Amino acid sequence: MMCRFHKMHGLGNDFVVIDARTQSLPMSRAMARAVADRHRGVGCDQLILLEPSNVADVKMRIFNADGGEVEACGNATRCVALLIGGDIRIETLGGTLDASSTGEGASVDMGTPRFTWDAIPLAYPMDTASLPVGWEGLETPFAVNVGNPHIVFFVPDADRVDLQRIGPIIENDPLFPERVNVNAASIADGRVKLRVWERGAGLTMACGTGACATAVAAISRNLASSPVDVDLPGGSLTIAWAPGGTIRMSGGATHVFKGEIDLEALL
Ligand SMILES: N[C@@H](CCC[C@H](N)C(=O)O)C(=O)O
Repeated sequence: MMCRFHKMHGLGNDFVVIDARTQSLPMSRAMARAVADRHRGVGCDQLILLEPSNVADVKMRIFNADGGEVEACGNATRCVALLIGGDIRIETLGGTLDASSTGEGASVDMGTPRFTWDAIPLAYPMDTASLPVGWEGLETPFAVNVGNPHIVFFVPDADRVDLQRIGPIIENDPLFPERVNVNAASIADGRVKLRVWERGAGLTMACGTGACATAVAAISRNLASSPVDVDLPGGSLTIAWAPGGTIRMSGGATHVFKGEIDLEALL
């Protein structure tokens, strides 16, 4: 079956976006993994499937490169806002989000962060503002759900954390029944430097929900004030949040090219 797609990215976090609003497209885990494969497929961190929605302008389904369907993706939300244009409501598994495209990107209300242990979710009750756990010198992370689960470690220099090695160990720790996205952050001059090991995708050039989670954690611990700029390997996002409120994320989004793939031939 031939299928048109858009290749897009948000700060280098890249997506294959398939618009299935007018023609339904059953998506399996194996198919999503095959499209995302950088050698045998198109290649991306996440496959994004757009479908009709009963509650919003569009439904956005998100599949990690490992094929698993997940609840939220900040960078893809900005890309979809750019693709559709104007002010739109986007239904996701993690909530319905309001987004507006701007000249070179988009601004999105990512909703209210959740802090209770069972909302992260964790395997058992703990103080999520400072989890009494550690992995090889990475200690007392902040846990928050911003549509998807994150933990945030504040370290002297985020560049010195070997996320490629420790990221998958933490992601798959039994403490996190849904697995977890792992953020390593450092603060300098009021800005956040962030690197992210993404659940189901590995190290990416940027993670929008990671930036939201880290900004919430930094503001909650009085390490930064809102709005805060978050510098990721692929570029910067601005995150605004006040306790009790919703998170606003603003930043770039890019349409790279349009293409066509034979989905059946990939399997
Ligand atoms: N790249 C994303 C997050 C994608 C989903 C994440 N890997 C998960 O499994 O929750 C972003 O920009 O937020």
